[in-house]
Amino acid sequence: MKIVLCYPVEDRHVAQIRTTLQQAGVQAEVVDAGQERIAEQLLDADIYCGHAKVPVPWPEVVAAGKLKWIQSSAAGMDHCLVPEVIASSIPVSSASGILADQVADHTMALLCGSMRSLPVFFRAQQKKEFIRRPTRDLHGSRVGIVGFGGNGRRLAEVLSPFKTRLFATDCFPEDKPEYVEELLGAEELDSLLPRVDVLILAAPLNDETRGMIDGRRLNLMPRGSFLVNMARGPLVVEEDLADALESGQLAGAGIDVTEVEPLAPESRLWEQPNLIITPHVGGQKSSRLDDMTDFFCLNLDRWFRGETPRNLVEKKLGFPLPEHANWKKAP
Ligand SMILES: NC(=O)c1ccc[n+]([C@@H]2O[C@H](COP(=O)([O-])OP(=O)(O)OC[C@H]3O[C@@H](n4cnc5c(N)ncnc54)[C@H](O)[C@@H]3O)[C@@H](O)[C@H]2O)c1
Ligand SMILES: O=C(O)[C@H](O)CO
Repeated sequence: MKIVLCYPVEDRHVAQIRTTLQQAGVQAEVVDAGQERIAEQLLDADIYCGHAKVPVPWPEVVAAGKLKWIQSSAAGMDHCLVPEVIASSIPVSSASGILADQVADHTMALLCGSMRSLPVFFRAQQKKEFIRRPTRDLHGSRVGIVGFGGNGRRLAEVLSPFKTRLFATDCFPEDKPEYVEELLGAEELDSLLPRVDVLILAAPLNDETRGMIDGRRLNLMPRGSFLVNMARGPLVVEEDLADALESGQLAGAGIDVTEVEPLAPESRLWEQPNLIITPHVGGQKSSRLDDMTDFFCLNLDRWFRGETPRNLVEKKLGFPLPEHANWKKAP
């Protein structure tokens, strides 16, 4: 049995994984693979736990026929759900929920920052200008969250004391918390858009969501609305976002993710006065490695007891079904 790790683990994380294996009565080699050795290490691995940014040659790994389980250390699964992995019988589980507190913090920063016109004030500050500009209130506004999984749910919880009116869409609109006014089906997005002042994207990237926020949909929102994208850049058509900001259809926006990362120097988005761009850091947290290792150990334990890993991903959809989702603390 060989377990390959490719997220930035420290010795104590490897030791914790070895202890979990020992307790489960499993003899296994645990390899902390550097990115450059990943292909070579994975060809004869049984279990892989690794990060989104690691370039794994999935077709070769699947063809080698040895891998039995992929645990992603990212919530977004677009990095490993290539056709070969989807077609294979290898189960895949996500890290959804591990970073939900930090994603909620960062979303609040982008949301409050753009609604309170912070980019405009920062630019003025750099020029030592003391200017006043209109700002908008999060309190009392109507917020729509697209994607009500680990991140969307945590964000709704964080937003609830702000006395916003909260709405959400999801493919499985069930388990609505009482502080959410309506939880709608994913297909009801168009009917939600005219009813919200703020739209927050927290859905995975897949064939359904790629380009879902385009000019047509931005124009369904009330004039002067706000958009925050914490999910994946390609959910939004960036030229349409720039148009909406320039025309005033959107009064502001905050994006932690862009279609291509890093954002190209020639992108019109850099020039937008009330847009905050952060470099995909929403999920950064100091204890990420500890929490990820705890989660992997929990799942290893389940795996060796013959139980389904938490956050088991429905590969064709690219996210876990509610019955497997960690936010639901599935049995
Ligand atoms: N910016 C960051 O650093 C950061 C950090 C973590 C996650 N993410 C991104 O956020 C996404 C969501 O994370 P999560 O942990 O909540 O994932 P999750 O898998 O727990 O939840 C995703 C939810 O989106 C729903 N969904 C799927 N398609 C939808 C659609 N068309 N409309 C509405 N809802 C839809 C699913 O039903 C699911 O409940 C990830 O896929 C990832 O891409 C970004
Ligand atoms: O999906 C995630 O977990 C974040 O975007 C970090 O990769």
